[in-house]
Amino acid sequence: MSTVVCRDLCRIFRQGDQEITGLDQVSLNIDAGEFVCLSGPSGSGKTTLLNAIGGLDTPDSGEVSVGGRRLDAMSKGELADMRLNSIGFVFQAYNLVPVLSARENVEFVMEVQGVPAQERRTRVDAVLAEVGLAGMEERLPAELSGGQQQRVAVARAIASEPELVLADEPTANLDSHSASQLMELFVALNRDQDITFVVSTHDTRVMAYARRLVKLRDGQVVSDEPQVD
Ligand SMILES: Nc1ncnc2c1ncn2[C@@H]1O[C@H](COP(=O)(O)OP(=O)(O)OP(=O)(O)O)[C@@H](O)[C@H]1O
Repeated sequence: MSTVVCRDLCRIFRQGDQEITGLDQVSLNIDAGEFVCLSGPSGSGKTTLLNAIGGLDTPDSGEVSVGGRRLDAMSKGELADMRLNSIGFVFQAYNLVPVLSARENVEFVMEVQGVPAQERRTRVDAVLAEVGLAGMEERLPAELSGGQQQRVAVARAIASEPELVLADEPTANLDSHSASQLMELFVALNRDQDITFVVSTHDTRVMAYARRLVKLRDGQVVSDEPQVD
């Protein structure tokens, strides 16, 4: 079954009397367990598409379903609930709370999700260990490297055991070694936990990790190809 179904998505941004195409008739099905890379030049619509799939933005027309549920049929509360529990977001800027430790940054999200305190503590430690940050739980974001901060962001994204992770240029601020490590972590999570990944990038080294490459240009899908090893 397709985890993500996008049908005929259109999104126009209006700035004064100018109309800017964000998405132009985008249709895309992504099956559970896929690892998809969205590529394309700056302004081609990658972020707009990820935002539409994650319910962070509403297209002008077309439909998006995640896990068999149409986003436009959901109430605000249902949408917020889905974003909190079923989708993990990883952004280019790690978006960590600077005054909270790595542990607290992850635990904070679990608290919002209503996970009981005892379970939170056990799961936070497990998930931080899983992303390779055992022993760094008490550090503040400023005391971690960019790659390590992004790993905290990944830990936060997977703490709720989402079925889908949407990552928008997650390696943009990382050196190439940290970028490869992050992609290897994504591949392992995709393989071992069956989390579906949709990752946008400009970086050809990142694209090499995808099993399917979707190219966008001017808000349209211009190619959609499986990647062979
Ligand atoms: N809030 C907005 N207001 C006006 N125009 C916007 C807005 N968001 C996106 N756009 C425009 O929509 C188009 C697609 O933008 P989008 O951010 O999706 O591209 P992208 O492929 O993610 O680019 P990049 O690789 O630079 O992040 C661009 O022309 C952009 O300028």
